[in-house]
Amino acid sequence: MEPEHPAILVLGAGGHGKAVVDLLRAHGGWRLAGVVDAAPRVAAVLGVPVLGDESHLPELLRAGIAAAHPAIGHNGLRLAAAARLRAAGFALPVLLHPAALLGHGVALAEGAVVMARATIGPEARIGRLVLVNTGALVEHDCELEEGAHIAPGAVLTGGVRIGAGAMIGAGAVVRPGVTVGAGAIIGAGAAVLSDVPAGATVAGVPATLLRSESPPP
Ligand SMILES: CC(=O)SCCNC(=O)CCNC(=O)[C@H](O)C(C)(C)COP(=O)(O)OP(=O)(O)OC[C@H]1O[C@@H](n2cnc3c(N)ncnc32)[C@H](O)[C@@H]1OP(=O)(O)O
Repeated sequence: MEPEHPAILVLGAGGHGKAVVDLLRAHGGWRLAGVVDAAPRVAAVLGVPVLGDESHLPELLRAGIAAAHPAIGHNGLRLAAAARLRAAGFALPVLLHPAALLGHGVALAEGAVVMARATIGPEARIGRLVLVNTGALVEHDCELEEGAHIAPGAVLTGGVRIGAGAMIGAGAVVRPGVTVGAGAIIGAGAAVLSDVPAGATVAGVPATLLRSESPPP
């Protein structure tokens, strides 16, 4: 008889929730127990039932669902959702799409998620609750701090450092060795040639400052 796969719950029924359900379907090593949402508006996500709001978390844990994932694209909201799941008693496993590629010695911390076609080079360090989105390229020796998001198709070249909660927009390219500060936002398609201060928003080719303080989460 085949061993039963561990059950997992997805928190978030929005666009990123759909992408995470899709990852788990492709993965096949988890039993998708359902989706919960702070304010449910749909009955199912890709055929997986939405079980209700977060008031159901304790009973779902008691029913034997020990793992969960905060599937929320916004970095601050994802970290807050992860804290609620941890407080409720859920484990936050690393989620890897089967079509993601990982080099030797990649370190992935609790709750990190790597979507389809993303590639992570050798000895890169991926922090807690980091989202490496579809087709992103994170080269060797990069360091990504807690809760950062590397959007689809972005390229972090060798040894780039991304601070906590920073967002690297779709298709942006970051030059080797550059540091992007905590909470910074990099516009879609930007070419980042030099360090970006914490909290700044930059965009363009080459990237220039749009504003020094990102809006609060
Ligand atoms: C699966 C998924 O969907 S993951 C989601 C991934 N998300 C992304 O990649 C989005 C990244 N975000 C962006 O690129 C945004 O446009 C930001 C954060 C750079 C700026 O957003 P806002 O603060 O709302 O700026 P806003 O749209 O008002 O534009 C301000 C100015 O910057 C310009 N601008 C905005 N974005 C960019 C960009 N990516 N590159 C170049 N210029 C830009 C605008 O044209 C505008 O110029 P103007 O003042 O001369 O008219």
